[in-house]
Amino acid sequence: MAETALVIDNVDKIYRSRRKAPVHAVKSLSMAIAKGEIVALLGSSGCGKTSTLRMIAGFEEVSTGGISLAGRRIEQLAPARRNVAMAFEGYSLYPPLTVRDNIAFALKSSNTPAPQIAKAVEEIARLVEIEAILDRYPSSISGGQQQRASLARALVRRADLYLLDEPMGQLEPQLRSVLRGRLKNLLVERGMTSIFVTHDQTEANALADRIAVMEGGVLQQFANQKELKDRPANLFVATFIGEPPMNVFDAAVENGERVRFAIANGPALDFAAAEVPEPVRNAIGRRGRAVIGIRPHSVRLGTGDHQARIVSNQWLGDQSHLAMDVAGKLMVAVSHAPVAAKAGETLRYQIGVQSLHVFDAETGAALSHGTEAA
Ligand SMILES: Nc1ncnc2c1ncn2[C@@H]1O[C@H](COP(=O)(O)OP(=O)(O)OP(=O)(O)O)[C@@H](O)[C@H]1O
Repeated sequence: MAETALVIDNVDKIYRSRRKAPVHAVKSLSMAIAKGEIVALLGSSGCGKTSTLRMIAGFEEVSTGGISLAGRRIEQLAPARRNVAMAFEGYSLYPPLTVRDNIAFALKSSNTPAPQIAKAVEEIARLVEIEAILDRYPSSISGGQQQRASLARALVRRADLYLLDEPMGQLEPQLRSVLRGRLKNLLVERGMTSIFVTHDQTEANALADRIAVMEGGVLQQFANQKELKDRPANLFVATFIGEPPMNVFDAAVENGERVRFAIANGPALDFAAAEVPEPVRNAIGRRGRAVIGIRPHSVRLGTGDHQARIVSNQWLGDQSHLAMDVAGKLMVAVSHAPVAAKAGETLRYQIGVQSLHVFDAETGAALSHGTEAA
């Protein structure tokens, strides 16, 4: 088993101010991160990502709970004593120092020999493409360059943990994807344990070993990309991860000789019990209602018992995206072959029991997953 680097143990963050109602920004957060692991905190705006990062860094106090890094409790320590390197928005470069001296600062205070510092600074500057501005002052460079300088300043250090808040948020898409690749190589090569905040799924997938999906201050699931897609823990993760998102419908359920999922005011997906995997039948049990989920790639088009009106049909160069009207809701289907049918026409479709995800109608918790990879 890999050695654990960071343990977040039942941490809560409640912001209290005199005039406003308290904000419970992070709720009972527990997670353990292995040494060398790269983790993305992913979620929509206000879900608690930055609060989590700031508590680990020491810029915010935890309201309750503990944080350990490299075997030491750190939640009471000042930021500088945590041995954490960070690139944060608002954690700006020192204006009186050149970019070079900003990057070298932590190394100088650790008594690293000068030639070694110079080499390390040059190397990291090349990686983030700021060699040309090393002798400029922060006030004379662009926002994107400042962001890269601040990233370089964090990465050049030796630390037990690297915290990166939207590290490439201000960069153009092309530079972003190049830097992403280089950043990943660096982190992996040097075994740098890191957590970065993003709201971009592509970035999370490209960089992270595991992704922590947060919503409403609650960690919804902490898993790798494939697991999040194939086995989402609940409806939130199911519909948040994946592009286009999973289709979901409320359904009345029968679980007898036949297993039926009758979509309200719509078609019933009807299977012989023998076709339905036992774990699915057990998970459904006697409940009369459930939410069913189907990934757009799992809808079979042009065949099957059901038909629906096409609302739109777009060929994206390598796949067709169809929106179809199912029970007054849009069901999105993706096909890798062009589909000739036009908007307004009807098209047959089929949904195999292997591709159905089933969720509890009340809590949204996953009951069973399709076995077919989406
Ligand atoms: N200093 C503060 N005082 C009061 N409430 C705060 C403070 N900082 C954050 N919050 C609130 O806590 C919640 C979580 O905010 P946080 O910044 O952690 O979310 P986030 O997921 O990082 O969002 P974003 O992607 O927009 O940065 C939000 O409701 C936010 O308004």
